[in-house]
Amino acid sequence: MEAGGAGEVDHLAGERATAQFDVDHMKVAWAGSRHAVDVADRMARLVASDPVFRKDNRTMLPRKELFKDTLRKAAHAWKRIVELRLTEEEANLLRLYVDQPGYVDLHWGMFVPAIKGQGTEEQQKKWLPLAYKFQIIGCYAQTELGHGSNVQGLETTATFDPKTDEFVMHSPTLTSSKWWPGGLGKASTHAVVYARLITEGKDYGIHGFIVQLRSLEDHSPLPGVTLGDIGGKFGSGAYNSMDNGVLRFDHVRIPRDQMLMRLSQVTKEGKYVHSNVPKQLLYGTMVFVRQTIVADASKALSRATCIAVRYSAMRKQFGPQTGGPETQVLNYKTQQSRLFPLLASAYAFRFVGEWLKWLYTDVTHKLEAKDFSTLQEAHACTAGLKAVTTSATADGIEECRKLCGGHGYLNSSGLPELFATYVPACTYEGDNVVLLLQVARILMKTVSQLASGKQPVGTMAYMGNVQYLMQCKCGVNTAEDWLSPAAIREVFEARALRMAVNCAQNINRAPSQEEGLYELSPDLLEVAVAHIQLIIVTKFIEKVEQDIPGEGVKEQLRNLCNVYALYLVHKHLGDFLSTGCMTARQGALANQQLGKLYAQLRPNAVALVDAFNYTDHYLGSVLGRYDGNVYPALYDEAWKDPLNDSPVPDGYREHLRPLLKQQLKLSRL
Ligand SMILES: CCCCC/C=C/C(=O)SCCNC(=O)CCNC(=O)[C@H](O)C(C)(C)COP(=O)(O)OP(=O)(O)OC[C@H]1O[C@@H](n2cnc3c(N)ncnc32)[C@H](O)[C@@H]1OP(=O)(O)O
Ligand SMILES: Cc1cc2nc3c(=O)[nH]c(=O)nc-3n(C[C@H](O)[C@H](O)[C@H](O)COP(=O)(O)OP(=O)(O)OC[C@H]3O[C@@H](n4cnc5c(N)ncnc54)[C@H](O)[C@@H]3O)c2cc1C
Repeated sequence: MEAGGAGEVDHLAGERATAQFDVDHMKVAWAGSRHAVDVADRMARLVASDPVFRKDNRTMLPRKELFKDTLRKAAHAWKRIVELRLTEEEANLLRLYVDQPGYVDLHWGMFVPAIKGQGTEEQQKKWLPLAYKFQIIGCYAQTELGHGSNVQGLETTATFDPKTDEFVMHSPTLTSSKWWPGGLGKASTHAVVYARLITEGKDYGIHGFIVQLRSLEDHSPLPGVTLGDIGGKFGSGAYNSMDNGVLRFDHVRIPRDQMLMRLSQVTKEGKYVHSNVPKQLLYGTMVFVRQTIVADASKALSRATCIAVRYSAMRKQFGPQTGGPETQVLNYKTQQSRLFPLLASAYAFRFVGEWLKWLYTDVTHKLEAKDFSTLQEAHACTAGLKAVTTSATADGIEECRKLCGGHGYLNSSGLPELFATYVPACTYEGDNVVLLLQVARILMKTVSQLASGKQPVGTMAYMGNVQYLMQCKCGVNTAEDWLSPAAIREVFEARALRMAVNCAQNINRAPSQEEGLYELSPDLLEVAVAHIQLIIVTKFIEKVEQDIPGEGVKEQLRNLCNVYALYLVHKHLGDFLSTGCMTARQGALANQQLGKLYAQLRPNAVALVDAFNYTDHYLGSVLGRYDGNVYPALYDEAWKDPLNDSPVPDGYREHLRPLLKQQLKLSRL
């Protein structure tokens, strides 16, 4: 728990005293409202004080025990949710702070949303109450052994049999085996299965079906269903608590009304009827989850930076040549230039995630009113932001590990497990490269429509300003000029647009559009990244322009926003220079300003991570302890390793003793 209890010493008190802003108000800015801070605080403490939710031994558990521990925690969490009559908001937070990937994530995160989004009202009435009360457990079974990214390439079939009014679910090949779905391996009783719908001899492509997989009596697989876990995954603990599974069907029959029929239907005569809606609505659950993944990126990166900032503030190495106390590693400029952009990114991702949630809700309302005009914008923003934020977060967590030196490599630092748990986010819910190429294709289409005078809208509206942005010159003359939001915004817009136009021109020179898109795909990725970074920077600027209460809070957020933007300028200087958006001198001035911003951020660093309001339990790191009392904790933690159960290790008699005796004999010869 946080410091402040009787007898505790706050080793970071000096750091906290230098903060130039009101931390309590920053907590509100981070969480979104006072209410959000209070609920999160209550739920985090509830979890931290409950021994069942202990997780410090997790990386030492064998897989079977880890999985059982996950089942136990999930059941206990549900018991507490029911006993305490928690609201949906409270229950979600409680699960977040339990912090152990498990089948419940897919049950609530994908199974329920898939039924809500693709089921008819009648189907929702039938299935949702069962799911809400955990009378059934569901997962999302889309990916197969042979195809994940290419959803249209899935092979599982659902063939309609009008004689019995049933679909026959079948896995015709090895590669059609469902492979990866979380919760499928051991826990789920049901799944939303994506399969090719075949009726009247015609293949109508991929559709969703609710399929029961296991008996509700004894949990055994139903006849014709083969089920199992796909095996151990990267890292200790980490995502190994999840039963990612394999599933095969051997002509399994399900009633016709278990096809999710909101978007299209099959009549009992076997006639296929498609409602007058875009077929991409089938991908709605993925769009929903991608949006939540952006919010999760800020959580993961803020955890890692919290650990690295606190540890860097207490850790000392070397000192002045003249003697005197050693230097806190956080005072090294190199440490700051590696760490502070990550801290700024955590804040940037938090605010863009908040905006994306708003966009998603807005699009959902429009879809309900049969307005599909913003579907493309929702797809581009969720796909692109998911890709950029998860890649930056995974890289950022690994950088935080290195920033903690040798101790960062210990499991007790929390960073190896955080990385191993987080890194698949770059792959699941859409491989990041595949998703960025989707964004780039939309950008190319938008560029090609500019000539016809079609005005782009939403986050692509800036592209309509093509005449100006293609020739504008950056007006920065001094390092301070880089503190202007207008200057920052303009160079990011010009960079994104010029890269997109250049790429579109190169594609047009190719023998065909398809060949051009193929040949230039590495450039297309960079075009998409530039566009998405513009969105993140813009949303951060807009956030800072809002009314933000609390002494010094707005100033700190403005600093962080500038750090984020100028760090990107520095990192991608090649883009800005090659597109003529700025001169080399202006690039150097941006870097000069960045150095000044780091110096301003330094006295506030610890308080800025305190504002995340994470308990020591949630952080799960001896290095990131609130009180900064790291060394005794590291020392104590080492003795908990099973290898230290006895002073003489298992295996000594068989493998060490004979060796040592033999060497002794040889030396006597
Ligand atoms: C709780 C968290 C735990 C998470 C656990 C993990 C779960 C999972 O991983 S579930 C499985 C997730 N799988 C994926 O994400 C697969 C990724 N692949 C796809 O999303 C798609 O197959 C694709 C988008 C890469 C390609 O789809 P395809 O049907 O081949 O479409 P085209 O590229 O030909 O595009 C046609 C058209 O449709 C537009 N579009 C594509 N996706 C969407 C969408 N989601 N929403 C709206 N519109 C979409 C695309 O822009 C094209 O538009 P036009 O050019 O105007 O035709
Ligand atoms: C931890 C985890 C949990 C998961 N949970 C679920 C789940 O609950 N339900 C579910 O259905 N699925 C789940 N998945 C599957 C996941 O959605 C897929 O793995 C993901 O969509 C990527 O697809 P793939 O594995 O087919 O990769 P591939 O597409 O085979 O990717 C391999 C390589 O090919 C590249 N590539 C592919 N296509 C292109 C292209 N068009 N252009 C350029 N490069 C390309 C990729 O960038 C990548 O480098 C999970 C996966 C993981 C790792």
